[in-house]
Amino acid sequence: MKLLSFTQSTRTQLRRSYGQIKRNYDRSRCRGQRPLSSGMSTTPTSTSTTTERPEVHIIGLGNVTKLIAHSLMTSSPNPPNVTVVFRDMDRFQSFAKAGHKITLSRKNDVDSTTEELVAEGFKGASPDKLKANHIRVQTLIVGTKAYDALSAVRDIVFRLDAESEVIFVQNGMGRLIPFVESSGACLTWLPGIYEEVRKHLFYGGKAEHRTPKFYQMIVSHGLYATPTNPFGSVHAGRGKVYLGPVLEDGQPEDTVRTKRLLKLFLPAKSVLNLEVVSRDQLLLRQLDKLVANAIINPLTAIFAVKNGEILHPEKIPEMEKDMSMLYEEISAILSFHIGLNMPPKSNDMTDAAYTQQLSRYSVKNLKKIVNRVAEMTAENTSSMLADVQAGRKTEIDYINGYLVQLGKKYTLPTATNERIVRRVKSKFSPPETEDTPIIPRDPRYQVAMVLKELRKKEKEKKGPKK
Ligand SMILES: CC(C)(CO)[C@@H](O)C(=O)[O-]
Repeated sequence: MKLLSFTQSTRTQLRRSYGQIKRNYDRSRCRGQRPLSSGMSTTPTSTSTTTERPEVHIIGLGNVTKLIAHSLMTSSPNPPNVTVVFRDMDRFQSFAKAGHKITLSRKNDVDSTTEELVAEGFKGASPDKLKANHIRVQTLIVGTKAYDALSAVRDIVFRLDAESEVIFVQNGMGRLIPFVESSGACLTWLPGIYEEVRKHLFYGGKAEHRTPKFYQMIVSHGLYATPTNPFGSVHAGRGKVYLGPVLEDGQPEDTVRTKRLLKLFLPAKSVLNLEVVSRDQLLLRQLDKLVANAIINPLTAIFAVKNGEILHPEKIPEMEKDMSMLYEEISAILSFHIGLNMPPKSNDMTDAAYTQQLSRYSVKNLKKIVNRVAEMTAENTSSMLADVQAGRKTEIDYINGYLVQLGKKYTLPTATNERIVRRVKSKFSPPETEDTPIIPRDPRYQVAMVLKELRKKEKEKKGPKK
């Protein structure tokens, strides 16, 4: 009813703003439509007006997504349009100051800087900018911390549809939320981050038919942030990227979509060392990554050491003790898990290969997995240690916390992982609070922002109260 207090011109303006937002929103949701460039993005015109290039949006610009964006933009003469969506306006502005560019440094090589990327910022953006922020998203790469992934996708969900692809690149498996328990054993195979997103944003209700296709990337390249440039990363160790579909049991893979993604990443395939894998292979790779993260991250964070120290645990007896207890417990949990969930032995599989598959998470094999990653990233500060040092929330719930819940599900001992979770949390994490969404969620929210802006202008026009 407050609307009634607006002048006629404001009401007209408001109607126009809403009409424009709604029209753009509807149009941009048409299949295959290129985002509309209304001249309101912060993009240099050179990158925003190209018509034929595929569009990639990145939310959460960390070291991994910097590597991905850089590889996509520098590996082809006709690269995709890469847009970075910022939820933090300070970062959005400092990206503009940095020229909308990402720099990658490699040992024995000159630093390589991308052309300008497109940038979108939400919080505090002017109504004009907001109009540019609701264009359809074709391929979304979610590079936020695990605990932020749900709110990040939520904030952009109205720009996604059934023809979009969402690629998660987080560490960790997610939390085994009650939804998993009630939907059957098979779902424990799925990454929890995906489950959270699916459950909260698409499962049931009106959004079901708009569910995009989900993919996961497991990235093992050694990367760390350039100390002097927030939009630079050091590519310290060449690892691998596995890309695969996240599918529920019985859900067929959409091979056309996978091929489309492969085509998008093809020019960057060799620099990323990218391999496209099946759903089952992806799940195994995810567990391998989980193992590396469950040993390296908390121990480096607790004992404040670089990743390479994991190779010499004898130097810190307390760490050595924790490490060997973690290995035992994780091996028991994952061996049980894999025994229950592995597909039955196929006809073309030898007994030896099948036994090898079942013993994938023996303590001996776990050590191999962890040491390989520690060697490759020896000079790195793990992401958990970096979080702790910066006073940020860690991803411990999604890594060792996940293992605790998995162990509990199978009534296996989880005391060591529980202790490690407590230790990381109590020693370093700031008190945990609910994540507050900061981004407009749908056009109505944008209208609310426009409304606020117009009210402000109206007030200014009227001048101070006498
Ligand atoms: C593999 C890893 C531990 C390397 O530093 C990385 O995933 C991290 O830091 O979280």
